[in-house]
Amino acid sequence: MERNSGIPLDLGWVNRSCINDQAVKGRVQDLLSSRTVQSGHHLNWLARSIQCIDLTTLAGDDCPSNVSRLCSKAANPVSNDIIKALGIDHGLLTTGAVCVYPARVANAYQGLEKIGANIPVASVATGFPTGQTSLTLRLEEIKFAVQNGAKEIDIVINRELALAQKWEELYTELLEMRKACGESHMKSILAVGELCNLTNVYRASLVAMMAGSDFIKTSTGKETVNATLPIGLVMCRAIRAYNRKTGFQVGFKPAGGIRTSKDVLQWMTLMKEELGDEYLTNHLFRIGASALLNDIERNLANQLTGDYFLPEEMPMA
Ligand SMILES: O=C[C@H](O)COP(=O)(O)O
Repeated sequence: MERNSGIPLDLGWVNRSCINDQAVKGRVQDLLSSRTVQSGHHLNWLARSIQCIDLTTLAGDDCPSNVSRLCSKAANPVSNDIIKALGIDHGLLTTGAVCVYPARVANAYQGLEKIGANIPVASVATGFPTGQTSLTLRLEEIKFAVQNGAKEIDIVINRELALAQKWEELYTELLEMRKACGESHMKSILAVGELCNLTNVYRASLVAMMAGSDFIKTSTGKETVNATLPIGLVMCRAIRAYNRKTGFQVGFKPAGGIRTSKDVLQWMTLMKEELGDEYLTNHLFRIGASALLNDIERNLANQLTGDYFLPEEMPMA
């Protein structure tokens, strides 16, 4: 798949884009009420969702040992019994990536290498979660993460520029970040909960894609409002419009507060209905989550065995 190389900033397109909040709400209600996953397909969808998870730890007390455990979990996300019951070959079901702070990238890279897991390391960067530092430092942080082995960089956009509609400045910053990422893929976090309204979310999505983002991502998980379906719908529509105009397919990553199997099935339904089946694979769809896998594993175990398990009965609980 050809990488999004970006396009010159189309300010006219950005400024004339407006979102009708009521129409967004209506579409989400329609999706939730009439487009649910049939129960016979739950197992398949949940197994597939695991491959789309960016298994994340972003805590102040992260250290080599918990990152190493995270890597093992990413490589072996569910028990062998479940793998066998699903009929999947051992080692084929892994998460989409492991996502950590820049200072932990080397630990994650080495941890995955040690267990022979071919899973990319994603690093947050650019003063995550707020981005409140100089552009020079933000760019340096990207380079540091790339040098340490990160194949994906989750940058945060400068919210001040988006809120003030300074789209040219935002575009220029993002171009520099994309350059600093080099071959590593850039996922641009919009921090939608701080963008004030859905029109800003749409406009920021367009600018991020025009500057060459490989993915657009909703949130850091640290804002008060994180990934919601109406916001996701608006970002998906921006991805669709950008694809129609440029031919580039940009990925989508909802993140923040996604905790349950039910949440995941709703997000996957949104992907399928708005962007098509291709957006149910980890090349174009990721879910940023620190505490979701356990619930998926419990659900799979329940559906395969008929038994209910407590969260603490799952390996990483
Ligand atoms: O990018 C990933 C998010 O930080 C994860 O948020 P979460 O801890 O609410 O799952």
